Parts: sequence; C-alpha cells; structure tokens
Amino acid sequence: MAVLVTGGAGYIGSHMVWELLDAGEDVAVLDNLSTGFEWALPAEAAFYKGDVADRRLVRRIIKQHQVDAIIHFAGSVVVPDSIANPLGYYENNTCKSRALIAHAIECGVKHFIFSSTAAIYAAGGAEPLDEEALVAPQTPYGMSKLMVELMLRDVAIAHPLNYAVLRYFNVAGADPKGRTGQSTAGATHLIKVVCEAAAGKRGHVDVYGSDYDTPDGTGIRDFIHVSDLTLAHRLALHRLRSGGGNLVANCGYGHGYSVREVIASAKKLTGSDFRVNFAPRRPGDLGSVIANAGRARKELAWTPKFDALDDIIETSLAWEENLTRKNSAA
Ligand SMILES: NC(=O)c1ccc[n+]([C@@H]2O[C@H](COP(=O)([O-])OP(=O)(O)OC[C@H]3O[C@@H](n4cnc5c(N)ncnc54)[C@H](O)[C@@H]3O)[C@@H](O)[C@H]2O)c1
Ligand SMILES: O=c1ccn([C@@H]2O[C@H](COP(=O)(O)OP(=O)(O)O[C@H]3O[C@H](CO)[C@@H](O)[C@H](O)[C@H]3O)[C@@H](O)[C@H]2O)c(=O)[nH]1
Repeated sequence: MAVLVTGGAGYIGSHMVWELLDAGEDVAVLDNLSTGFEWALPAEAAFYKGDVADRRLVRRIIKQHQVDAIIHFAGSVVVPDSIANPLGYYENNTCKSRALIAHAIECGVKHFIFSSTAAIYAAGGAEPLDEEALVAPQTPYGMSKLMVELMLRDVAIAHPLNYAVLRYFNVAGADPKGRTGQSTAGATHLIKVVCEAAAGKRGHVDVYGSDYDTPDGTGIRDFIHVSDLTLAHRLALHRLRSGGGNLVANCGYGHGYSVREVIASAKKLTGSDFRVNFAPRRPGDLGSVIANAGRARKELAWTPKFDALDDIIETSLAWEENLTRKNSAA
C-alpha cells in the first residue's frame, strides 16, 4: 500500500512527503516540475516526472505501488496569474484534477485528499469563517478549486471513493528539521517576501494597504505552519482509511497576524532593519481572513504544534539561509 502525492516536489507537497515517510508510509510522487524541484524530494520517495492527467503514467504508478490513497497538491497557485490566464487555471486545476480523479476511480483507489483554499469563500463573510460560510470565489483560482470540491462531492456518491477536502488559509514556515521549505523564485507570499528581505535577498518590502479596518490598518491573515498543515493531511488519511467518512475542513489556527506584525517579528528575530514601503491596497485583497478551524480539531483530533508567529518566521528564515547555501554551492 502506498500514497501517491501529486505536486510532491512543490512547497507543501515536499513537506507532505517527509511527513509520510517519517510516519513509515511508502510514497510515490508525481510532479511535472513546472514549479517544483526534484532536489526537494528525499531519495526514499519514488519519483515520476509527468502530468497528473497522463492516464498511462498514473495507472502505471497506481498499479506498481498499490496506491490506496492520493493526496493531490499539483496545481497552479498564483492568484493574480489566474485573473490574467483563467483558461490556464481551469485547465491545470480543474480539468486535470477531473482527469486524475477519473484515473483514480478506474484503478480502484479508495481515498483522495484535495488541496483547497480559503479563496473559495465569499468576501465580507462573518469571521471566523466556518465551512458553512457562503462560497463565492472572487478569482478564477478560487473557482478552479471550488469546482474540484463539487466534483469530489458528486463522484463520492456514484463511486467507492471517499475524500477529504482541506481548505488552507495562509500557509507559511518550513520543515523544522531544515529538510525542505518554500523555494519558489519570485514568490509573492508575504512571509516569503519578508524573510527574503531580512536575509538581504530583496531591497525592501511593500505593504499593500495600511487603511484597512484592522487594529493597525494592515491586512490580517491566519498563517498556518506548513508542518501543522501536513499533519492535518496525515490525520485525514488515517480517518479515511479507518472509515471515518468524507470531510471538508478549514486549516488555519483561528486567529491571525497583521502585515506589520509579520515584519516586526522578522526584524526582531534577525536584527535586520530592511526598508518597508507603504503602498496602495492590492486589488482583490481583503482586510482580514481568519478560519474557524474547530472542525479539523474535532474531527481529526488535530493539535497544531507551531501556532506562534515567531516559530513560523524562524523556520522560514532558517530555510532562506539553507537556500543561500544551496545556491552558492550550485
Ligand atoms: N501556498 C498556499 O498558501 C496555498 C494556500 C491554499 C491552497 N494551496 C494549494 O496547495 C497546493 C500546493 O501549493 P504550493 O504552495 O505547494 O505550490 P507549488 O507551486 O510549490 O507546488 C505545486 C506543485 O505541483 C506541480 N504541478 C503543477 N501542475 C502539475 C501537473 N499538471 N502535473 C503534475 N505536477 C504539477 C508543480 O511542479 C509543483 O511542484 C496547490 O494545489 C495550491 O493551490 C496553497
Ligand atoms: O509583498 C507583500 C505580500 C503580501 N502583502 C499582504 O500580506 C497579506 C497576505 O498576502 P499573501 O501572502 O499574498 O497571501 P493571500 O493574498 O492572503 O493569499 C494566500 O492565501 C490564500 C488562502 O487564504 C491562498 O489561496 C493563496 O494561494 C495564497 O496566495 C495581504 O494582506 C497582502 O496585501 C503585503 O503587504 N506585501
């Protein structure tokens, strides 16, 4: 029995691969390396370079490794790009997920865990957002994910496939053992940008908006450490395998930090006084996005371990140093 991790060479996927191997699972990875890195993968994981929609390849992997569960991270993840290229996002995130689900059913895979996002919720809902909050994605990215959620719901009625949909809030941080981290060049996520600035890889940080209706005027997000997120996936896998039933659950901590707090933490931890520019709001951004994560805690017995901003930033900073060493050795 093995777990197939799609997108396993990417940021979150590579943490998942380590989480599964640490728990004694057999792991196969399928990734087309469009944004992932083969070097991010441990040698113990069987790696296949290819596309999730490639029927022959997916069937071969499932048969060869006796895959009983797929954790599906592969996809396109840059929200503004999805506005510029909606068809590309519907193709890669929706159509190819549909193809993968079809291959899974054809081969008798029983369990499917899907990476969804807080970006499916309607703007302006009452916080913290629970899973019953109105869904109305503001972007093609969010819509491309919601469509897969709905497909899974319908497919699980018609076929013997059970599923967990995990809706991530803002994922950040890196493996506390320093084995993997966020390596995407030109990433736009706040904590990555701030850590690059603190490590001297960027001249400054732009703060997009300081006139939000929040205590310090800057945006607030529910940052979840990537290792707590992968733990939630492992618990979801256990639930599905033990017949616990389908699940849709938010993954966040239920509280957030502001852009100013993130910057202050990185400055405090490094002593770096990088430049901060106050810029206009970024189109489409919300003031505050906070999860009600009670369901994941209750249904998965999930207890996060890294629920502190300094922990998230400390592991991200350590990974930036690792990347610098890797790049200078290359
Ligand atoms: N990072 C976040 O804050 C966040 C928040 C919510 C949801 N998500 C979701 O989590 C998942 C992982 O995101 P990430 O931040 O690790 O991004 P990432 O870009 O680092 O990882 C995506 C991986 O998928 C691979 N890939 C893309 N399309 C593929 C295809 N058609 N076939 C095979 N491989 C393919 C890429 O090469 C990459 O390794 C995505 O589905 C994303 O939408 C991420
Ligand atoms: O250089 C930067 C980058 C971000 N921000 C602000 O920081 C906050 C967080 O932004 P970012 O890290 O880009 O994340 P989000 O826009 O909240 O979106 C993330 O979180 C979503 C889930 O909530 C995921 O679906 C998306 O993939 C992921 O990009 C927002 O207030 C931004 O305006 C800045 O001020 N400066």
